[in-house]
Amino acid sequence: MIVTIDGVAASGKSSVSSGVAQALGVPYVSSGLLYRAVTLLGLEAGADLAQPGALLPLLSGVRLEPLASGNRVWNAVHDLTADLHSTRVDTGVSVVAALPEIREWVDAQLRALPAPLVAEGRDMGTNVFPHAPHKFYLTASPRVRAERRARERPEDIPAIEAALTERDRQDTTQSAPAPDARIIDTGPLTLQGVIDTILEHLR
Ligand SMILES: Nc1ncnc2c1ncn2[C@@H]1O[C@H](COP(=O)(O)OP(=O)(O)OP(=O)(O)O)[C@@H](O)[C@H]1O
Ligand SMILES: Nc1ccn([C@@H]2O[C@H](COP(=O)(O)O)[C@@H](O)[C@H]2O)c(=O)n1
Repeated sequence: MIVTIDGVAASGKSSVSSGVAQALGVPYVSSGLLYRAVTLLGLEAGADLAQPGALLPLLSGVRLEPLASGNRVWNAVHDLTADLHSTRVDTGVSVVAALPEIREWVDAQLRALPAPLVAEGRDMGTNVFPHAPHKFYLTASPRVRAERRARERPEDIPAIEAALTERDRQDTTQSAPAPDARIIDTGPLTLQGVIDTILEHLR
């Protein structure tokens, strides 16, 4: 079984997917972490993030370890996970994610993972796992998402909101919900409320 949970930036995909996966006793996969890892390695190498030829050679040791408790991304023996959610990675990741060669590489990593799993991202239900039997798409207003993210990062809410809105714009191409996805506005719901809503649909 594969459950896909897509949605816009900071809509709660990772937190919700982790909760659903733990309730189901299966791993969850955070596809965004792979795009973030490519971006981080590109930044650290001083590479042009718009050049796939400069990025692909950096990826030979990269692998995603999907655990029900949370994903880890390794570059050979180096755990990159702690450095993947930074403002500099947020700023560059959409440039990287726009590259077909990088999307092809990420898609291959994801499809090589064994089911059952919960997969979260932007295009899990449309492109990576189009035949998944259970698809969900999370939304919330930019302001609500910024307020939630502000609890994680010492930045002001208007600045976060502007950055999220810009990332939504840059991600438009790959972020449309699948026609058969259930769309959930998470604004009025608690995190547990979103998890419970999805679990109810899976019963
Ligand atoms: N329904 C909710 N109510 C309150 N807080 C929430 C809700 N959903 C998620 N959060 C909180 O909002 C923040 C962002 O959630 P999360 O990181 O899961 O979003 P995301 O979509 O994975 O973000 P990104 O796209 O940046 O990876 C987290 O602090 C999370 O705990
Ligand atoms: N399936 C996906 C997942 C992510 N992206 C790109 O990666 C960025 C980071 O994703 P997060 O879920 O960690 O925020 C995101 O802004 C997209 O640019 C993607 O294209 N497809």
